Amino acid sequence: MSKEMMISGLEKFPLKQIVDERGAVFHYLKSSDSTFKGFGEAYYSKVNPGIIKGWKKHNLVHQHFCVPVGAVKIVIFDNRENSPTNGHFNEIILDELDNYVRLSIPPGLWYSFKCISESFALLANIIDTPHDPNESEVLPLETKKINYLWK
Ligand SMILES: Cc1cn([C@H]2C[C@H](O)[C@@H](COP(=O)(O)OP(=O)(O)O[C@H]3O[C@@H](C)C(=O)[C@@H](O)[C@H]3O)O2)c(=O)[nH]c1=O
Repeated sequence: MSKEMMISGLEKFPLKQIVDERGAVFHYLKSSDSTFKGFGEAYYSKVNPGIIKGWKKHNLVHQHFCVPVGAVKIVIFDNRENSPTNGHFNEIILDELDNYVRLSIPPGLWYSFKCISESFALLANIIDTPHDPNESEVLPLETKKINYLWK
């Protein structure tokens, strides 16, 4: 498994958390952000401890992930034909503490994600068009088409 530079078009942006004695404000996405492609829908994927979701690929939608609750390991695989990082994998931790970042994901990338926190994780997603089950594809985690074995 080749695991090196960031997959082409995939971007990670550290996010601010403004903490005080009452709690905190967690930044997430601004329409002025360079990778903002418009607003379609925001939702959460709740993942229970140890559960792995995916493989999933959105063919049209641009996604912005962050994990404000818990911790998630996400594996992204690029099998886009003309991509300079075709065949590459990225493994990225998203969480509410040390890795509170926004992951900007262009269409066409396969991914799966596992809750690695003791309690459930909320993976927040803002997409640029409303959810359309017909523009995405799924593959079972044990597919032979993606050479990655979740431990
Ligand atoms: C994403 C989404 C799902 N659903 C429905 C479809 C299905 O019946 C149920 C569960 O959907 P899923 O199994 O796809 O949910 P889940 O496995 O949590 O995955 C979700 O996580 C994020 C990160 C994605 O990648 C999304 O595409 C979505 O697949 O919720 C909606 O009604 N609206 C939505 O916006």
